[in-house]
Amino acid sequence: MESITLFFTGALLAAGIYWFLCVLGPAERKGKRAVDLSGGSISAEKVQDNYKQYWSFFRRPKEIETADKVPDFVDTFYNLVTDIYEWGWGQSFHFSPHIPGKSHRDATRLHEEMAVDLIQVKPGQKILDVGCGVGGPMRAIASHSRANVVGITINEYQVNRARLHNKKAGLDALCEVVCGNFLQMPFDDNSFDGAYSIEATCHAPKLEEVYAEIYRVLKPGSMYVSYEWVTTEKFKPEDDEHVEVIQGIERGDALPGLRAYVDIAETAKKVGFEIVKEKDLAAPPAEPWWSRLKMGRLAYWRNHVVVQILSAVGVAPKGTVDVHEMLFKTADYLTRGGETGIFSPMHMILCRKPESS
Ligand SMILES: C=C(CC[C@@H](C)[C@H]1CC[C@H]2C3=CC[C@H]4[C@H](C)[C@@H](O)CC[C@]4(C)[C@H]3CC[C@]12C)C(C)C
Ligand SMILES: C[S@@+](CC[C@H](N)C(=O)[O-])C[C@H]1O[C@@H](n2cnc3c(N)ncnc32)[C@H](O)[C@@H]1O
Repeated sequence: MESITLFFTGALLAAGIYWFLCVLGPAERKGKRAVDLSGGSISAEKVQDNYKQYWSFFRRPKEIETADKVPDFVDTFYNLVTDIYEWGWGQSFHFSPHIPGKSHRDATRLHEEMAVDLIQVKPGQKILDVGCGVGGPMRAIASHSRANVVGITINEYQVNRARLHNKKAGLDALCEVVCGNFLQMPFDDNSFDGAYSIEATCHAPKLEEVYAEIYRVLKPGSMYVSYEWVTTEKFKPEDDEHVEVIQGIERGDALPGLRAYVDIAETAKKVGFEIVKEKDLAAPPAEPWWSRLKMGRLAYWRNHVVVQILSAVGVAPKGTVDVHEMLFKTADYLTRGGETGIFSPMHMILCRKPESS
């Protein structure tokens, strides 16, 4: 009798764990598995130290004095978060407006396809993805446009992940990934037929420097589109709550200070671009981009428990719990930024390098 009870208790426990980890579901299907969470290119025993260094550098983003150190800390940030992002969000590291009746995956893809439609490239032309992550947008854009896409990211771990995904998707003939700094790109002048950046140039300490680099590598007459992270006209620097939310977003997303929406076109013009179009894609009637963050509350809690267990048994590196906790808080600041309307992650700017340049 006792052994039967033991058997059923064991079976019930196993079913419970299975349900918790598998049926309750990964936040994003087909993402990375929890048991594969790593510190990117950082060895497991150094993850916690690197997290502490990252945190002390970005704790007061407005006070960052050594702008030249920013790319290194951004690189550290992506070593720490890339697996968690892939696990909990998917291969596209950006937001998109919610589209009623469509899945997150479809809304994400449409947001990406819009970028390449805007720059009007033809099949076979060569375009640049500035800050490509693990290449979610790159693959959607290459399939949609049949253009050749070259992506650049500062993070070597992402380069390897992106190349692996490109191969698996059968898109490695169209998609190439380069490890490098977008402030000094290893590309010739006038060598691209178009360029885009999706929620990436916000990491540049000076927007002017990255825009000038993009301008340099574009062929005259070709176009560049960017989805920028900005504070909107609703942001009031004298409001303590606004400041708290914006600082929370900056420090949890490795940003050396968010820019105001008015600075974007000004900077683009300053480096020589003509402005073709500018629009906040988050503004109504667009549906909330932050609803995906809110809907994930149960999944966050489940992920938190999973990360704690995996860290305690030594499967995930020590420090993963801290990084996950930081992201958990960041999700809340981002949601508050969206709900109050003081922040947008998709201020779109479409520019052209003049034909005469
Ligand atoms: C453009 C950038 C990244 C934007 C987003 C892709 C990410 C911003 C915050 C991230 C997340 C927050 C909460 C995490 C959650 C606690 C975890 O369980 C699963 C992953 C998260 C949902 C994670 C996913 C990616 C984000 C939404 C910045 C960096 C410029
Ligand atoms: C939030 S992710 C967005 C990635 C991708 N655009 C997407 O939407 O999936 C920001 C990307 O910018 C890259 N990045 C940040 N600073 C960089 C720099 N100085 N040089 C090159 N890439 C950089 C990061 O490595 C990361 O890949």
